[in-house]
Amino acid sequence: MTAGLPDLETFRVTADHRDRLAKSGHRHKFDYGHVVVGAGPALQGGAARLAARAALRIGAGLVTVLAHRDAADAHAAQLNAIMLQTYDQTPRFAGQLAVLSPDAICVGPNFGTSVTAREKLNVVLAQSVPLCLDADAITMIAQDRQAFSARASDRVVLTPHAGELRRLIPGAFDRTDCRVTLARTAARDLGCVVLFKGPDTLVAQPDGTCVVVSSDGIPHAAWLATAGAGDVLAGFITGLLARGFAPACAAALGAHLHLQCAAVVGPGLVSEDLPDALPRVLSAMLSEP
Ligand SMILES: NC(=O)C1=CN([C@@H]2O[C@H](COP(=O)(O)OP(=O)(O)OC[C@H]3O[C@@H](n4cnc5c(N)ncnc54)[C@H](OP(=O)(O)O)[C@@H]3O)[C@@H](O)[C@H]2O)[C@@H](O)CC1
Ligand SMILES: Nc1ncnc2c1ncn2[C@@H]1O[C@H](COP(=O)(O)OP(=O)(O)O)[C@@H](O)[C@H]1O
Repeated sequence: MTAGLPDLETFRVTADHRDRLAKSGHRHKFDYGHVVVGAGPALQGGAARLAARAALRIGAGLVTVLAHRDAADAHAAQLNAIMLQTYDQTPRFAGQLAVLSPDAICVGPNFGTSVTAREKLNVVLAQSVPLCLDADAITMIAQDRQAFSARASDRVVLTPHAGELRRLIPGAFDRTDCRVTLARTAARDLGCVVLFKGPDTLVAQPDGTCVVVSSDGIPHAAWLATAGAGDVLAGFITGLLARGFAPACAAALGAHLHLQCAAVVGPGLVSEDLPDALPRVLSAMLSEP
């Protein structure tokens, strides 16, 4: 139980989390899962690349950015270990996704909210693999919430900040300002896992279960208030989903590691630093008895 947040468990890393984060033995990259990050318009691909790098750093075996051909040059100039796949027309997005056969998909960071973005989101929602839906994907879902709820399940993680959560459940914000109630309401109404971002990050499930990942006592956590930090979190979560962590666990563990990365980087942190701080964070965590 957390002071000031009754009826709420605080997330704690367990030996099982550590065992499952470690890489060992004779397994190869395909055993660690393939993440696909859907990218948005040309020249606006930075957020998708941040998510992709985060997914790779957290241990997904392969990560592919799936982008329109118009955006290919900008991505290719900045990606190395991360793979790039393109499509030339929106209807071919589905085919390329099928070829890639991902284990988890991230969509939202600077994805856009155009008609074609909506068509691609619908293709993603029809996939049977775990999904992390952030940013523009949440904005589009808010515009047609009932259609989403009908297709959602607890294999889907939504990662709204307060502005995005208000779009999803505007009526609830009129009734309460209790963040726990808001997170639980969203998870119940939308039928999926909801990670409500903030200094105290809440992870709620449709059955009412809710854990807090608190930044209390984490040095420099406030430096996460910087553009792109949420895109990195979406990548961490998607990488953990591809590695087989259950959605609510992937969300909470991803938020915990995000805070630990902020503590390692410290003042001056920009979002690019977060994935690159993971080796130190994971080394410390995995060497704990
Ligand atoms: N490097 C890149 O390419 C980056 C690209 N990015 C991409 O930009 C796109 C737009 O995303 P976005 O989140 O910046 O804007 P939007 O959806 O309009 O919501 C903002 C409104 O919500 C409200 N608000 C309330 N609480 C809030 C909170 N805690 N954090 C933030 N806002 C909060 C706030 O209202 P206020 O509280 O100020 O009244 C404000 O008016 C999206 O695709 C994203 O991926 C970014 O990720 C940055 C790095
Ligand atoms: N003051 C803070 N203390 C702890 N975490 C914070 C703080 N401000 C922001 N964060 C975290 O940083 C991330 C910001 O995400 P978001 O608002 O979506 O940014 P962006 O859209 O720029 O990527 C979230 O994970 C949030 O929990």
